[in-house]
Amino acid sequence: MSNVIEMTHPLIQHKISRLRDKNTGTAEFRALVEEIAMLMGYEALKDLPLEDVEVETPIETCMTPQIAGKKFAIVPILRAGLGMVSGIQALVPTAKIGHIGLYRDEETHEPHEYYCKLPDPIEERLIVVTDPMLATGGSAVAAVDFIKKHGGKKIKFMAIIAAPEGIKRLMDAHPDIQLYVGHIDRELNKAAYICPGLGDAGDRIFGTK
Ligand SMILES: O=P(O)(O)OC[C@H]1O[C@H](OP(=O)(O)OP(=O)(O)O)[C@H](O)[C@@H]1O
Ligand SMILES: O=c1cc[nH]c(=O)[nH]1
Ligand SMILES: [Mg+2]
Repeated sequence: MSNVIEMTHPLIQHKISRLRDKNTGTAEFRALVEEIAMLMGYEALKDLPLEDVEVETPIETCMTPQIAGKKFAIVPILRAGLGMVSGIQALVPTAKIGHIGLYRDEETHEPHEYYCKLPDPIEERLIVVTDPMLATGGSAVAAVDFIKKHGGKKIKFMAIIAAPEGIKRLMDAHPDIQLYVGHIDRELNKAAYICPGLGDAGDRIFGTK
């Protein structure tokens, strides 16, 4: 699938291995998620729209490109997606941030929405949705459904670890988006956790378990 881009950079692979380790504590885990998001963001944002502006150098005036205003937004899926925002924001400090609150039902594994707020206007923006984990794909599909319903068109999804089942569900539902994944893992277990995975990303980022 050409719209699924798996990261191969050794820095990303190394940092994902540190994330997987159950002995990696909250502070290191959070820092790693931020660093991986920044490295993935460098790749995912390579077609960020530019506009020429006039700048006076110490030598002369010239036209030179800068990131176009009102053209980019980061939309984390709460909670775990929040951990990736600062890494991308470090690359584009002017980015507007939307939020989509979803949690997965422990029994059915289906997503439940509890909060949504997107930057306005949304139509012209490149939107990067962040969530470290793409498991069944239910949360990702619901988030992209929501963004499209509100007018979003140019959507990229960034996941640090993805299961094949989740990739299929997301790309079947939204073949027009681009999916950036840090690593594609083997499978889901009966509880719909990614194997080998890294456990519950939200709990590990926020220290809630
Ligand atoms: O692909 P899916 O099967 O939908 O699973 C992935 C979702 O599960 C996790 O969120 P969770 O429900 O644990 O919420 P949290 O981020 O608040 O911990 C994860 O961060 C994704 O949003
Ligand atoms: O393995 C998984 C699956 C869903 N959500 C997580 O945080 N981890
Ligand atoms: Mg969680």
